[in-house]
Amino acid sequence: MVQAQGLLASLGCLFPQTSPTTLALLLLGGFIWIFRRAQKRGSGIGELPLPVSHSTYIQCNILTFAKPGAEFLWGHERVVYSHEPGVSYRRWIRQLGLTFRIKAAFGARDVLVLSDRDGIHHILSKRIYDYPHSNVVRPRIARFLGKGLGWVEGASEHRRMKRIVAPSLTAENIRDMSSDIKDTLFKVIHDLESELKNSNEPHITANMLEWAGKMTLNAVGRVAFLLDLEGGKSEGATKILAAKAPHSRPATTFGGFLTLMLLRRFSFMNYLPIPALKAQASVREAINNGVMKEIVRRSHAMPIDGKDLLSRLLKADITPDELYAQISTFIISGHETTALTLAYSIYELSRHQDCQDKLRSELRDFYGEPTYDDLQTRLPYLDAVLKETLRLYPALPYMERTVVENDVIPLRQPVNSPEGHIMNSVHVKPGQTVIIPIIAIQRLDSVWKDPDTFRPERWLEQLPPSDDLPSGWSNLLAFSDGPRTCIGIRLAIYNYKTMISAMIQHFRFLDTGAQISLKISSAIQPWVIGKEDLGPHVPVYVEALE
Ligand code: HEM
Repeated sequence: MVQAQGLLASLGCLFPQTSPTTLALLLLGGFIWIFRRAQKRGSGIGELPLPVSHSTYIQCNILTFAKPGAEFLWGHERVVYSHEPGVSYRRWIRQLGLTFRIKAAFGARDVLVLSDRDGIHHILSKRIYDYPHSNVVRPRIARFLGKGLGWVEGASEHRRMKRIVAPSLTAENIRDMSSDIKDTLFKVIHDLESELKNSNEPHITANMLEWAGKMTLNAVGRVAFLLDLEGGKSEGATKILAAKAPHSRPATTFGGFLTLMLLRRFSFMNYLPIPALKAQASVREAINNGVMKEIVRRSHAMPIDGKDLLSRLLKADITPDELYAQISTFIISGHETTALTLAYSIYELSRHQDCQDKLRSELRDFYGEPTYDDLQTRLPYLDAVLKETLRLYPALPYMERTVVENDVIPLRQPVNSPEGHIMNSVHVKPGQTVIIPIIAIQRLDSVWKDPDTFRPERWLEQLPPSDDLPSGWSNLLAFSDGPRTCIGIRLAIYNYKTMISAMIQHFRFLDTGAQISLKISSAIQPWVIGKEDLGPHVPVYVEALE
C-alpha cells in the first residue's frame, strides 16, 4: 500500500496536471493490459510455432513469399494435401514438437495442429461438445451419410440419438447375430471360389476393396436392417457398390484441394449446386432409391420387438427424415471403413508372406470354430494384425473440429514458443479450427520403431510407454475416443476378425507388385500408382488353398 502511494506520488511529480484518481486508473489499466498481454503471449495460438522451412518439397514460386514455408494463397494447406496423408504433419512434428499452428488457405484463421496426448484427451473425452465438426466437415457428413448420429451436434441431441441406436450394437446383440454374419460372409467367399474355379489359371487378380466391400455391406445390412443383399449381388447392393466411384475424387488432386479450401473459407458454398459436392451424395442417393424403399416397405409388416437397429429406430419417436438419415448413416459408415481396413490388411499380408503364414497357423491351430468371445481374446496374432492395420491405415486419418467456447487446452509436452516462452497449455477462442492428425500420430518416429513398416509383432512385444500413446481403443485413435467414439466399434472388430479369418483359411494372397499411394476423400483411399484410372483399388493375386 505504502509502495503504491509512493509510486503515485512519483507519477504525480511527472504529471503535475493529472489528478491522483486518474493516475491510479491509468496505472490499473496499464497493469491489466500488461498482464493480459503476458497471458496471451504465453498461451494463445498466435504464440505457437509455425513451420518455416520445406525446402525439400515446396518449390520456390512467386506465391511463396508471405511467410517462409507458407504460400501466399494456400498457406501451408496445399503442402499438406499434395502429399500422402500425414507426411507433412510428421515432418513438422519433428521440427516443432507435438503442438503447432499452420497458415490456412485464403487468409483464413491459422489452424491449430494438435498431436499432444493430454490435449487430445481433453478435447475428445472431456469437452467434445464444445468442439463440433468444422464447417467443412459437418456439411460433408450431411452429404455423404445424411443428418444422422455422425452429423448431430450438441450434448442433448447427440445423447438422445445415441440412446436410440446404442443398444442394437452391444456385444450381446452381435453375439446373437454372429451366425447371420457368417452366413452373409460365406456367400461372398463362395463367389470368389467360383471365380477361381472358372478361371484356368492357378490364381486370379482380385480387387480386394471390391470383395471386402461386398462382405461388409452384406454384414451391416443383415445385422442392422435384416436385409438379404445376396452376397452383394442384389440390385440394391449393386447400386450402392457402383455409386462409390464418383465420390472418391481425392483432395490430393488440385480440383479436390481447391474445393476443400474454398469451402473452408466460404462455407456458404456448401449449399451451392456444385457438381463435385452433389457427387458426394451418390451412395446415400443409391440407398434412398434402392434398399431404403425395401426397408420401409418391410417395416410396415414386421413386428418391432427385435433387438436389431431397425426395430429400435421404428420404435423410437423420430421423424421419417431422421429414420432415413440414420439408415443411410449406418449402411455407409458401417461398411466402407471396415472394408478399407480389411483390404489394407490383405494388401499388407500379400506383401508379408511370413505374417500371412503366422496368421493362418494361429487360426488352423485353434481348436473348433472361434466364438465371438474367442475372437476378442484368444487369437493374439489376429488381434495384432488388426491393430497394426488400424495404426498404419486409420480409415479416417484426420479429425477437424472447431471451438465454440473459450477454452484452455492442457499439454503434456510443453511447447517452446519462437519468442522463448514455455507453453504448458493453449488458449483457444470460438471459431478456432483444430486438426488432430491421427495418421501422423500413429506413425510418429519418436514413438514407434520403423513406423511405416507393417509389423504386427510389435503389438505382442513391449509397447512404447503409455504416456506416449493416445488413450483411445488399444492406444490408437482409429476409432476416436470419448463420448463420440465410433459406435460401431464392436461390430467392426467382429466383422473384420470373422472375415479375415475366413479369407486367410480359404485363400492365399500374393503380391502383384502394385504400389499403393494413399489419398484422402471421405476416408483414406488406396490408389494404384500408374493406374489411377481404376480409382480406389487394391489388387492382389488370389490362390485357392486345399
Ligand atoms: C474399422 C472400421 C471403423 C473405423 C476405423 C471407424 C472409425 C470411426 C471414427 C474415427 C469415428 C469418429 C468420427 C468423428 O468424430 O469425426 C467414427 C464414428 C462413427 N462410426 Fe465408425 N468406424 C468403423 C466402423 C463402423 C461401423 C461398423 C459402424 C456401424 C455399424 C460405424 C458407425 C459409426 C457412427 C454412426 C459414428 C458416429 C458416432 C457419433 O458421432 O456418436 N463405424 N467411426
